[in-house]
Amino acid sequence: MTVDLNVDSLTVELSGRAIVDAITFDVEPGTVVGLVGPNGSGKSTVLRCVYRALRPSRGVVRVGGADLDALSARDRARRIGALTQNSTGELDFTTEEVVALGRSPHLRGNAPLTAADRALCDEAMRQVGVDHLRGRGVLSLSGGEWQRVLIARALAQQPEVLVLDEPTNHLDLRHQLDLLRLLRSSGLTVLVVLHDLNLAAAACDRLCVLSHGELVASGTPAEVLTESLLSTVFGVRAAIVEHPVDRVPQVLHSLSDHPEGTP
Ligand SMILES: Nc1ncnc2c1ncn2[C@@H]1O[C@H](COP(=O)(O)OP(=O)(O)OP(=O)(O)O)[C@@H](O)[C@H]1O
Repeated sequence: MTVDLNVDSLTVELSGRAIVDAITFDVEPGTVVGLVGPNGSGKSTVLRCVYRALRPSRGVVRVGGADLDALSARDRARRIGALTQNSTGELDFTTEEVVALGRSPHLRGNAPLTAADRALCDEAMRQVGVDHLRGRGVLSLSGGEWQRVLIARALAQQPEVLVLDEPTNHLDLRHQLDLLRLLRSSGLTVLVVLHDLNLAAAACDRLCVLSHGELVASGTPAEVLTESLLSTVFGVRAAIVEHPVDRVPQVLHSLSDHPEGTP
């Protein structure tokens, strides 16, 4: 089932300071929304409220119209899949065992995986290209391989909403593109934090831009990614060009000093 995600007036106060301030946005069913913004702007904090590692000080998050606070922890785990930053594998499970953990919210008690559960895990491992690692202990995986195992676990969970915090970290270029293509074609409702604005523009239907805990722009990549926004929000001067094939905006950076008045 495809559902929407609604973030409504979300505020998180820590130590008397609003690090996320009255943020409201929607992710339409089956679309990909990118959360972008400078370091410390509040992106991970918003995601943590969506996968409920954190309860907001004020505001509501709804999945398919249901307030997260009204759902049981098990229901939330069934409906929302999360790929967080810095998830480390502490136990030497195999790849296959880690991916199988994605089915836990759907199992009763200690019931074993069914053939259908195993088929979903196999499909998830195949989709992210880690099926050849199924018997490997995860402590021996490279950073990119481990990241893909975590993505397979989130897909095996079959959530309605998938939230991902910088999922392209550790991935080489081909795997970054493969992952973003997979998110786009998954049919899931996706909220993803990305630092690479060019990948964000290519992969996301809409972008939400955070700055100092506030939502300062939202819309299609073409509406949002302007030279003026890059200057005011990110403090960089860069030119925006249209991708010749995909027609999405792309940011051209330069390391040289620009004369006043040029982007
Ligand atoms: N527990 C906490 N106590 C105090 N401040 C915190 C706490 N957690 C986060 N912050 C602050 O809140 C702000 C937002 O943090 P957050 O991790 O959401 O930013 P971000 O946009 O994801 O950053 P980055 O791009 O660097 O990952 C930062 O200034 C951070 O230092």
